[in-house]
Amino acid sequence: MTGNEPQGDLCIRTLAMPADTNANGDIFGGWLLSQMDLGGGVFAGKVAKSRTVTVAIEAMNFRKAVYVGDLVSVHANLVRVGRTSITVHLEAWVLRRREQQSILVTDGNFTYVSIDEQGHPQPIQRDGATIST
Ligand SMILES: CCCCCCCCCCCCCCCC(=O)SCCNC(=O)CCNC(=O)[C@H](O)C(C)(C)COP(=O)(O)OP(=O)(O)OC[C@H]1O[C@@H](n2cnc3c(N)ncnc32)[C@H](O)[C@@H]1OP(=O)(O)O
Repeated sequence: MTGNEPQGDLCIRTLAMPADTNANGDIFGGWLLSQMDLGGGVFAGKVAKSRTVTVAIEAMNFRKAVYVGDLVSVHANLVRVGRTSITVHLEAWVLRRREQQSILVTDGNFTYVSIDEQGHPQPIQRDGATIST
């Protein structure tokens, strides 16, 4: 996936603000990770049509720094639908002020589990049919 421009569903877009910085004055990696998690959660919730929780984050890459004023967009591509879980490849891209080209800053695979009201895993339904692997 990681090409020259963003691909997949745009699931969140926000502006990096001074409150999101680390001790170096750049954007804190944890903030970026949380934006990706939120975006992936929205995407997984749409696929599962239920509440979901994050169970794992894998293959996370922090490729470039993010700066205050960068416009951050999180894009999602479906990797796998299991019995109760959904794995999503998430990429965060930024558009910097006075630049025309988006830059890939982070990417990783996030896995979400569809849960019921009690917080227990539940099978994912799609188009009325239970998805199985
Ligand atoms: C119309 C709709 C619009 C929607 C609009 C939505 C808007 C709203 C957006 C909100 C966006 C919030 C995004 C932030 C979301 C949090 O921040 S969630 C908070 C952080 N996460 C947690 O607190 C989860 C804590 N963990 C747990 O509760 C339990 O471990 C879980 C996740 C329920 C799983 O329970 P369990 O008994 O361990 O389940 P188990 O049967 O062993 O495994 C379940 C599945 O997970 C998989 N799994 C388990 N561990 C792993 C692992 N380490 N790696 C990979 N897969 C794993 C299993 O393989 C299995 O998959 P399937 O084969 O069934 O597909």
